[in-house]
Amino acid sequence: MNVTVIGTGYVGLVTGACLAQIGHQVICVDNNRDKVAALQAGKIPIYEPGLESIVFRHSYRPIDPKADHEAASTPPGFIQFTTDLNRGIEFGDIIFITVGTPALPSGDPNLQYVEAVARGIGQGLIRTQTRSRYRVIVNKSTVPIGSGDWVRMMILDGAAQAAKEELWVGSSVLAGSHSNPRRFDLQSVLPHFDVVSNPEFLREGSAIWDTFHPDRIVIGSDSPTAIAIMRQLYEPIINHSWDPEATPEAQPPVPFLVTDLASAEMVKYAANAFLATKISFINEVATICERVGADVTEVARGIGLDSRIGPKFLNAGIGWGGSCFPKDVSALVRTGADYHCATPILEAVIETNRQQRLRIVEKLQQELKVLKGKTIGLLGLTFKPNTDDMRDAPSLTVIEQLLKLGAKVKAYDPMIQSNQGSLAGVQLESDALSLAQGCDALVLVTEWPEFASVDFDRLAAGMRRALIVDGRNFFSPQQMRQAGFTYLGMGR
Ligand SMILES: NC(=O)C1=CN([C@@H]2O[C@H](COP(=O)(O)OP(=O)(O)OC[C@H]3O[C@@H](n4cnc5c(N)ncnc54)[C@H](O)[C@@H]3O)[C@@H](O)[C@H]2O)C=CC1
Ligand SMILES: O=C(O)[C@H]1O[C@H](OP(=O)(O)OP(=O)(O)OC[C@H]2O[C@@H](n3ccc(=O)[nH]c3=O)[C@H](O)[C@@H]2O)[C@H](O)[C@@H](O)[C@@H]1O
Repeated sequence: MNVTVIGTGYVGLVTGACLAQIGHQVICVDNNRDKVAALQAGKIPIYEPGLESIVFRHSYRPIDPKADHEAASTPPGFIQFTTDLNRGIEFGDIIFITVGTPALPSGDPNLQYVEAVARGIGQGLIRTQTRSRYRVIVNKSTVPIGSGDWVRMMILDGAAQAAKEELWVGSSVLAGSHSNPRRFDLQSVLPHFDVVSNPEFLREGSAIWDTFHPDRIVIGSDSPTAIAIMRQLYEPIINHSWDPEATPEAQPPVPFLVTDLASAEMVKYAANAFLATKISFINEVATICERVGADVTEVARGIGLDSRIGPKFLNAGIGWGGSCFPKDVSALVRTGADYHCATPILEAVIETNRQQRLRIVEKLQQELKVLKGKTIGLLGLTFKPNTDDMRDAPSLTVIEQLLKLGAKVKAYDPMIQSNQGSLAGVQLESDALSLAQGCDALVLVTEWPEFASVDFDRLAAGMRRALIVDGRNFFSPQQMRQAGFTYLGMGR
């Protein structure tokens, strides 16, 4: 199928690449020229394991007549990149919106990018020569409940504006209406389309796996035609037919859940809010564990074995961050407020998380007393391992607080090579051992696998004081103590 993906970030690029991998023809549109130029040159602007090889395999390359046909032919599914929105609109029977919806200071999501794209789609539907084709406009960006209808309205607005402009310049779009330029029938010039919601549940760092092995695919729509097209699009994933090694008996079909638009949008927010709640819950339990002498990792194992609770998302630590949990939980609180619903649980989830980040600094103060003039080394900066994403990373709160208290902050993260913006004032090191040199304490912020195989004896030996705060309960306390560290975990 011909698919256009507008917004080539973490979600858009992964979606486009995976759809190409299962045999669809994909055009990815982005208004960031540098990003598109890089992608056209085969450079992936983000770090996501497995993504580069899929994009490379399916990148559209013109057929070289001199090369042998087998090697030169484009694979059945392909992916192309462009800044030309109209080209994307002309191409796609299914058009995904995957632009960002970052939080505004109020906690509401910023919908300006979705609005710009929706209006652009409306204009493009008028301006491109494809007016008789039906389209499915798929909103994959996380947007507040009710946005599906609003997106439809923005598309119609964009279309109306373009139709008027076309009319004034006397384009063929409205040929025959020139005698009465103030009146025209938008429906007669606009192709039929439906807006569906298709929330995304991928996690950064395992985005490719998550896309091919989703727990469910959710489609919010009341259009049988659009639902059937979406089912066809995802069929290879639903039935695992993209994977030659999959045995249908071993893998039941992926649940394909059809809801109304508002419910699909709510599923996305409720899922993220629930996961964040689980983490804040275990972090609160962790604090109590510390006071009573229990070990939260054992407690999490004990409760996680109850199938009604489940073992996932019960890792206590420095708290949740990233581009989505913080903004999505806040957005749900804002929606509650807009509709006069109290949200005390969600507000407590946010507050617990805020305090959790600061508990790292409190632990340092407890051991080192005054932090002014002390050197603190951060192991890891990104909001989780296997990503380069620094959006709302817990490390940023810790850095801000340490700098405020007069500490010197050093850091090493395998993905972060240069100081930018919010990392001002942080000295970046090139590995864990050089980070530890002269530090009064180390803080494990991100559980990068490579930290498990560091030489802990050498790590401790290079420090002014061998203190480690393990913000992810990643290390074995015994092993760290054997290496000479004073070890502080989170709730153990
Ligand atoms: N990052 C994640 O793991 C997940 C994100 N989401 C949601 O998906 C949406 C996208 O998130 P990300 O991919 O992280 O965002 P991102 O910030 O990585 O990418 C957004 C892209 O859209 C482009 N863009 C902005 N305005 C545009 C326009 N007018 N025309 C064309 N391109 C435009 C930007 O240049 C950027 O490349 C958000 O609503 C987010 O909440 C949902 C699930 C997972
Ligand atoms: O909407 C989104 O963007 C995505 O948000 C999360 O995915 P992501 O933010 O990539 O990462 P997670 O693995 O969920 O981790 C989020 C944060 O929670 C923290 N976390 C996670 C699990 C846990 O047990 N403890 C814990 O502190 C992580 O360190 C990280 O800071 C959800 O898991 C995805 O389903 C969703 O699509």
